[in-house]
Amino acid sequence: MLQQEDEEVARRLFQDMDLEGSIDYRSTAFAGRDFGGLHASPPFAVVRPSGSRDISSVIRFALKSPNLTVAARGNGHSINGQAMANRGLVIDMKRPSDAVIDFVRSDAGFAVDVGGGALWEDVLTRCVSEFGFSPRSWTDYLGLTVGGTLSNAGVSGQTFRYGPQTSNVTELEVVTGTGDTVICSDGQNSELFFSVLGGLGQFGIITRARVLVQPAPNMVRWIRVVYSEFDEFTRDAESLITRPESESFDYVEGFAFVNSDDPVNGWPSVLLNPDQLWDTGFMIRSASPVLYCLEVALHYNKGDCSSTVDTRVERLLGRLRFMEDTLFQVDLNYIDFLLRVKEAEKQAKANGIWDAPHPWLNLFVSKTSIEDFDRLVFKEILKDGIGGPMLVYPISRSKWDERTSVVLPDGEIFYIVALLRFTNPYQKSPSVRDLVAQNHEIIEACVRNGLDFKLYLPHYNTEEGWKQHFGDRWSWFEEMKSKYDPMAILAPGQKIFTRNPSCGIN
Ligand SMILES: Cc1cc2nc3c(=O)[nH]c(=O)nc-3n(C[C@H](O)[C@H](O)[C@H](O)COP(=O)(O)OP(=O)(O)OC[C@H]3O[C@@H](n4cnc5c(N)ncnc54)[C@H](O)[C@@H]3O)c2cc1C
Repeated sequence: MLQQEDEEVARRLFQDMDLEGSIDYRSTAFAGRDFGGLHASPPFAVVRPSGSRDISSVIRFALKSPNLTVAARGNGHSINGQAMANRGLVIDMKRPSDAVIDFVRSDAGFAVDVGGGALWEDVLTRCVSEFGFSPRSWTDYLGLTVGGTLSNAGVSGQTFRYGPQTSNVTELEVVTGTGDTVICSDGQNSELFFSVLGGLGQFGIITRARVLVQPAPNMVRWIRVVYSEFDEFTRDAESLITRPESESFDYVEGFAFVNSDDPVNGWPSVLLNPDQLWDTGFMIRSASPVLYCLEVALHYNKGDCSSTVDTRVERLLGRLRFMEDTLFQVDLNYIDFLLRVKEAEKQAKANGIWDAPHPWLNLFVSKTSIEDFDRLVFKEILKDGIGGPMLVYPISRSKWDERTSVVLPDGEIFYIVALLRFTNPYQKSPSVRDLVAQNHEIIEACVRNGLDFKLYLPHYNTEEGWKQHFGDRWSWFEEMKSKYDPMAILAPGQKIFTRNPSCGIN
C-alpha cells in the first residue's frame, strides 16, 4: 500500500517514465470493484499500457518503490478482490484489438496468438469469421479475458475432452515480477510456463498466449434431460465423459435444480427457450425435492442431413436413463451456443441483478465425495436453491497437466461444482452476509465430513489456508514466487504473499 507522502513523489516519477500508454489517477473506482461486489479497494492509479514494454516499465517502477504493488486486471470478473491492488497500481489489460494477433501452425497443431487482455468472446468471433477455426476449450461465459482465465484454469463442457483452457495453450509471453519479458512453453522456460498457468497471477503478467484451435462447426444441437436420482445422473454423466470421442457428445455439463415451478430455481430453468412447454405434472413424478439436469451438445455442419443428426442424437441418448419425456432440445448456430450466457447477461443487466453482489462458490469435488456432497449440500443446505445455477458435472484428471499451478482433488474423475448465486436488489432475499455465511457452512460441512475437495478460483485470508490449499505443492509455489516475483509485487488481491519492503523510491 502506498503511503500518502509517497503518492506525490510517485506521480512525479511516473511523469518521467516515458510510457506509450496512459496513467489515470482520477477514474480509478472501477478497478477497486469486481463482479463479486463483496470488496472495494481502489488503487492509487490505473495504467493502460500500450504493450509489454509499458508493463515492464511499470513493474520496474514498482520494484524501486518501498511498497507499491501491481495487479493485472482482466475484466474484473473475480469474486473476492483478486484483481485489486489496494492503493497500488492496477494495469488495465482489456484490449479488444488484441483478440487475434496471428494464426500459426505449431508442432501441436493449428493455433492463434491472442493478447492476454483479449476477451474470449472477441477471440471466438474473430477466429471463426477470419479463419473458420475456433479454440477447443471454453468457459461458459466469454466476457472474460485470456489472461484472467489462464491464471485460474478455464473450465466448461468441453473440459472432459480437451482439458481446461490451461491445457490448450502451447506458448506464453509473460512479463515477470522482475520486469523481464519472457517467452515460455513446454520446451522453453518451462518452469515459468507451468507456474503461470493456473498461477493466480503470482509470477507474471500474461501478455500473449498461443491457443490451440480446430475447424469450427456451423451448428450445435443443445439438449437437456432430467434425472430424479443423483446416482443415475452421475453414472450417465461419467459414462459420457469416458467414452471414445465418436461415442459421445461434444459438450457435457449438468446442474442441480429444485423440484418446483420457481422460475429461477425450478423446472422453468431447465427449458432451453421460453417458448418450450413443460408439464406441471413433472413435479409430482418425483418425490425428490432436488433434481438433476444433464446438459449435452453435439456439433454438426449445415450440410449434414437433419435425419443423420437426429439418428446420432437418438443413439447417444438411447443409452441414458433420464426421466421419461424430459427431453428438451434446440438447434443453434455454434457462435450463438458459445455466447449463450450473453443473453442471460443482457436480461440480468436490465433487471439490476448483474451489478448486484455475487457471493459465488466454486469447488472441485472428487468422485469419491460427490454423493456425500449431494446429500449434505444440494439435498440439505441448498434444497431451496440459490437464486441462480448450481452446476455439477464430471471432468477427467488425465486431461489436466499436473505441472501447472492448479491443484485438484484425488482420483481420475472429479466434479466441478459452481454455486452461481444472484441476489435481487429489488426483492426481499437473504442478505449477502447470510449467503457468504452459507458458503462457509458448505465448506465447513465438507471439511467436517472428510470430503475430498479443493476450491476453484480459491480465496483464503491466511497463509495457513493457502498452505492447506496447495498441500505438497506449497513449497514449489513459494519457490516459484521467490524466483519470478521476489518482491511479491504482483496480484496482491489474491492475499497469498505480502509485499517485501524495499529501500524506497529514488
Ligand atoms: C459471469 C461469470 C461466468 C464465469 N464462468 C466461468 C466458467 O464457465 N468457467 C471458468 O473456469 N470460470 C468462469 N468464471 C470465473 C472466471 O474464469 C475468473 O473469475 C477469471 O479470473 C475472470 O477473468 P477476468 O478476465 O475477469 O480476470 P480478473 O478478475 O480481472 O483477474 C483474475 C486474476 O487474474 C489476474 N490476471 C488478470 N489478467 C491477467 C494477466 N493477463 N496475466 C496474469 N494475471 C492476470 C488478476 O490479477 C487476478 O488475480 C466466470 C466468472 C463470471 C463472473
